[in-house]
Amino acid sequence: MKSQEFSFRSRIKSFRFAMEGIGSFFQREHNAWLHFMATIAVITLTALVGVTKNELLALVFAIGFVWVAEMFNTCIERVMDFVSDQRHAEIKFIKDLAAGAVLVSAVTALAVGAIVFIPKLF
Ligand SMILES: Nc1ncnc2c1ncn2[C@@H]1O[C@H](COP(=O)(O)OP(=O)(O)OP(=O)(O)O)[C@@H](O)[C@H]1O
Repeated sequence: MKSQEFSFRSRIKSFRFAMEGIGSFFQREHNAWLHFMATIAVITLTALVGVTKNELLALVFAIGFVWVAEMFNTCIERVMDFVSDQRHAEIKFIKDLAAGAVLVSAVTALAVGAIVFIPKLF
């Protein structure tokens, strides 16, 4: 692979493509809006009950973790649908594994939320 010289213009272009990717995620995936509403709910709760800096760090990472897992899951689903429209056991395995990763991230975020908020609410 040819190495390219660093250029701010191409970095800005890459950033714009990444933002377009996030925009498409919202346009095409209902799950994006569910995560958005969940994120707003957590931010609201955080503002209402108050959290320490470390708790905030844990919450920010938990939220980001779920977003990243969901976005990669969408990529994998789309690639698989693009590669073949036939049913195939290996495609099922790959899609289900990616969906499993989202579930792991969601359970992790739920655990972080419970650890932070339950003692403050009850
Ligand atoms: N081409 C395929 N070959 C084999 N199994 C598939 C294929 N496409 C999807 N599946 C499997 O069928 C089940 C449902 O698939 P589907 O894509 O509808 O999942 P979903 O979770 O409902 O997706 P979405 O989030 O897009 O609604 C899953 O277990 C998935 O792995």
